[in-house]
Amino acid sequence: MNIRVFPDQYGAAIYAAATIETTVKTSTSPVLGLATGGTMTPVYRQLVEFHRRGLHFSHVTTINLDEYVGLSPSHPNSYHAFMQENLFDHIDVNPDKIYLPSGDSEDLDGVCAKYDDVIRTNPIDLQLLGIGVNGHIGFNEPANSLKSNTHIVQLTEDTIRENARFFEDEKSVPTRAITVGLQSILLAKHILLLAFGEKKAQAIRDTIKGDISTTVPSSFLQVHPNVTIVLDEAAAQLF
Ligand SMILES: O=P(O)(O)OC[C@H]1O[C@](O)(CO)[C@@H](O)[C@@H]1O
Repeated sequence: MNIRVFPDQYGAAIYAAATIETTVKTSTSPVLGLATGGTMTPVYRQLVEFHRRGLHFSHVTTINLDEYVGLSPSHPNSYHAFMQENLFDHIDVNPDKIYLPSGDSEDLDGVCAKYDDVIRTNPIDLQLLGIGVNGHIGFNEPANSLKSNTHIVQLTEDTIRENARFFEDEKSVPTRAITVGLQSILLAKHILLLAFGEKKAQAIRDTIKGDISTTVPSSFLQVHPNVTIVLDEAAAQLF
């Protein structure tokens, strides 16, 4: 693992955005695996700035990691809305090349199967990842066993509590999500995991130094040959 520690999240976000820029510039049809959550907002802000200075995205395919079950794309707390608001509305991405799982479908199993087809036919060059305080990546939550493909997951109390800050209250947070599986993440050619703040320090320590275990899904990143972990000093304090 290549570990980069920055004094604050802004320096880290610029580094992450520059890594994405390189992928976007050096391939004729790059595929980016994208993530949501508070960690990603400074990164996307920086990408929007790069676009303002001339970086183009019309040739880029994007595949997001996850979505809440039960939220329509227009729901303000959906990850569809997050991506529109923070990135897609501000860059020249081609709408036909954007993929996010539909959390409000009547046929969630069908959505999962189709999403795996999308990932199979568009191998991911660079996968962006945040991390939960419990070591989840995408919405692959700690459990006795993990799934390799896209699936529906019951969110843990930790995750619901953490993500309540984006909703009116804890009761409004959906209890289920649709997420790509561990295999889809680990098949990416390059993985860029970002974590900021003291709250993530233990999960980062477990990711880098702990045993590989389904109780810390991010620990599986240890088997990937090309992972970059980008941290601020607070998230890096325990390893
Ligand atoms: O960046 P945040 O808001 O701390 O979230 C971390 C992770 O948790 C999720 O928001 C899901 O709970 C992921 O999408 C993200 O990678």
